[in-house]
Amino acid sequence: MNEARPVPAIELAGVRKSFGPMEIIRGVDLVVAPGERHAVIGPNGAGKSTLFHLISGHYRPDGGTIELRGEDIAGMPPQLINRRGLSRSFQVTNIFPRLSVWENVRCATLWAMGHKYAFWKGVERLDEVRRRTEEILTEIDLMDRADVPAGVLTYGEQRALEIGLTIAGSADVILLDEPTAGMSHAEVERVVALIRKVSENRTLLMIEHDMHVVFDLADRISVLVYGQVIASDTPERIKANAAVQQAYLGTEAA
Ligand SMILES: Nc1ncnc2c1ncn2[C@@H]1O[C@H](COP(=O)(O)OP(=O)(O)OP(=O)(O)O)[C@@H](O)[C@H]1O
Repeated sequence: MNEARPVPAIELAGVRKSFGPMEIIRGVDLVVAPGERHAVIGPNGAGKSTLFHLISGHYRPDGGTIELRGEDIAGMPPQLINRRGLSRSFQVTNIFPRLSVWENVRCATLWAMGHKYAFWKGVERLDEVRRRTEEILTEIDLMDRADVPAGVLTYGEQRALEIGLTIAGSADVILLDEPTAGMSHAEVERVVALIRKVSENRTLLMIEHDMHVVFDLADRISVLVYGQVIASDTPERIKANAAVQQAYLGTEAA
């Protein structure tokens, strides 16, 4: 008899997406277990961002199924998917540069709580927003920068704030799109530590180009090449996989 497997946090089966005549996602199967840190890697143009847009509801798939904790979410609008507990960051920043760090997180918290706590009134609600804003700023280590306009933060701090906005709505499944892109070595270290921390009690799916970060953080890695997952396994097995070497890692290392 099969052992019961926990319901995956995310499960894709046979997902397809074309833009005009170009089929970009060509039958993707992907399973992300609850609590797992899962990285999607692959060459430029493989379809990684498109895959994220499909999971988060920004694109509608042409075929296949996408489930969040066993429930079908394919084609659902992003806000509904978000309310079901999936939140994502974007490569392009979501930060309001003229608002303070505090106000940025407060906006995201208000937006998220507006739905959940619509029945709450006045002061009680504002207290809860303040408490939650403080909690997030503490989690992303930016409490001491709370009053600074977000636009003057260092690049690394802005990416940390970006992660704060992603977790503000208490989603337990988070998608991060290239969270360390364009960072200095010191900034990468800081953000990796932050990602490790925020993913301790959440499921994480991330697109990442920096192989040191991927092999350091991920419990499992899926390799997307030309719109298909050619391997999905532990970091050790991915490293040893000849097809992956040939399709991706070999050329990256060169
Ligand atoms: N909205 C769109 N309309 C038409 N083509 C698109 C659209 N979005 C993506 N593409 C094409 O789909 C392919 C995959 O793009 P995608 O951004 O998903 O790749 P990626 O793996 O995230 O690449 P990178 O690592 O460079 O960010 C590319 O050829 C891109 O030009």
